Amino acid sequence: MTNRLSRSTHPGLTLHPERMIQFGEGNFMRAFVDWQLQQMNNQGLFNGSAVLIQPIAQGTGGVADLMAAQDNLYTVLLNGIMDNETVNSREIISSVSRVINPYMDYEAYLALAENDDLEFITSNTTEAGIAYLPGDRADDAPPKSFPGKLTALLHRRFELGKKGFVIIPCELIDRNGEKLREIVERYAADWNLGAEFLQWLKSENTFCCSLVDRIVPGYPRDQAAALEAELGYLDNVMVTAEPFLFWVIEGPESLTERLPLAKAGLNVVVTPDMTPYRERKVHLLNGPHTAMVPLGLLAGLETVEDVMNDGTFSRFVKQLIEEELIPMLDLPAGQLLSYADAVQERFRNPFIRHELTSISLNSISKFKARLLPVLLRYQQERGQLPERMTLAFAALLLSYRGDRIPRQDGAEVLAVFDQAWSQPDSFVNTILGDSSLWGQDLTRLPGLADAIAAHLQQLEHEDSRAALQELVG
Ligand SMILES: NC(=O)c1ccc[n+]([C@@H]2O[C@H](COP(=O)([O-])OP(=O)(O)OC[C@H]3O[C@@H](n4cnc5c(N)ncnc54)[C@H](O)[C@@H]3O)[C@@H](O)[C@H]2O)c1
Ligand SMILES: O=P(O)(O)OC[C@@H](O)[C@@H](O)[C@H](O)[C@H](O)CO
Repeated sequence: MTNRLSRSTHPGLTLHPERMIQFGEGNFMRAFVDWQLQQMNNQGLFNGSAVLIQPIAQGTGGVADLMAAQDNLYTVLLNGIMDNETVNSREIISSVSRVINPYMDYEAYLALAENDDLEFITSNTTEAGIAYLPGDRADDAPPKSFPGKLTALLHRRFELGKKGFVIIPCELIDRNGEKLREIVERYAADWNLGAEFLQWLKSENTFCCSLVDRIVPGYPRDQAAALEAELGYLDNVMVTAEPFLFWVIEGPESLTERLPLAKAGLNVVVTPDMTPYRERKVHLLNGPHTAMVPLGLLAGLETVEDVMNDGTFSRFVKQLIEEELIPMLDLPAGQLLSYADAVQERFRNPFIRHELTSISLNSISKFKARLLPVLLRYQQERGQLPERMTLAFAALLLSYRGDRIPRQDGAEVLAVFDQAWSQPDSFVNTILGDSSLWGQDLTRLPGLADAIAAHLQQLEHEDSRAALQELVG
């Protein structure tokens, strides 16, 4: 039996001081932000580690415990093709100091406010995480929401008279930094934390919007045994990712010095306006992902690669991108097409297994962020619905009945669906009319309820492949 990865199996690894607080201990953050800290540390440019905060009570299956059991070390495996070269690298990441579970040790969490070395805060709590929960209170230990927890920490920092933070959320929602700031300010007001704290929040803290891009399929379950033999140690939290990486941070120029990512050769842009980068990525990469998931799963496909190797499905993806998404984006079409071609190549990456079920987590908020804005714009500009996106929307609603494929979403969202599906005859109107899901009443969108009802009928009687074939030829 091989030994578990630890500082004893790998004694030479440097311990760096904690300079970043990171909300989210998931695969993505470990293969993206922490991997980048490692690259800066390798080159002597940062000398810092991240302390990770588990944002929800259940976490993702005890990552905090698994990390602690291997001294917070883990392996990142980069697999793919980059600049026409095949990359198959393995690196032990030592840029995570520890993982704090604030549900178990809230004082350790709040004590982070005392550390003057800490100057950055990052987060990825999925699109569902940057949310205002009215039930959160200042004296909850901890508040349930991520912004509530952050407000409590920032308030403790303010009370200690210390400097603020540069806060860079990575959630894939529009204007993530601004949304997070607004919610923190709302808690500050609701909890009567005082005008001086509000002033300190504004003047001492910088909330940056950011956009992340790297496909991170996560733990390589199907290759775990072979990798254990190859690596010579057991690693329960290793992560696979593609070599490609892109991070756009909307922030002050000075950030390039304080967080020298680009200096370390990483594909990171600090810019005063990230809008075009964001629209391109969220709609042309994440949008197709979210569209392919329910349709692919309903047809029995398992991975993004399966979808791209299937003639009907890959035509669907291409047509969705070229005929429904690209025409609605405000960037030069040529540039969008070449980005879209590169994305489809990345989707075909033969070296990684990107499970459709892993993309399906919180699919309702993903649909709202990634596809709905384009669907609305298409309807407004063309006076008709985009057919492929509408079919994918129907498949998503069907998949949330929970009987055909597993659903992964918040309890509140699932309860809304269970209630709506309990009355099948009124399901379409109830669900489309629920503004808590879509931010508006979608029954008002001409033709949508009828189109969804027709597709639901179709998907009940034939499989999603047949429905796609009718549409994409
Ligand atoms: N995996 C990728 O390829 C990839 C690429 C780019 C961006 N992302 C982003 O990363 C997020 C997480 O992906 P992952 O692959 O790390 O998944 P994961 O399951 O490994 O991690 C999910 C993380 O989100 C937290 N979380 C889940 N629901 C939450 C909620 N309601 N409130 C607060 N925190 C919550 C979990 O505690 C965990 O830290 C995605 O939603 C996406 O926005 C992922
Ligand atoms: O990570 P999620 O679960 O928000 O979304 C699934 C994918 O769309 C996403 O992970 C992409 O692979 C990623 O955004 C690429 O940068």
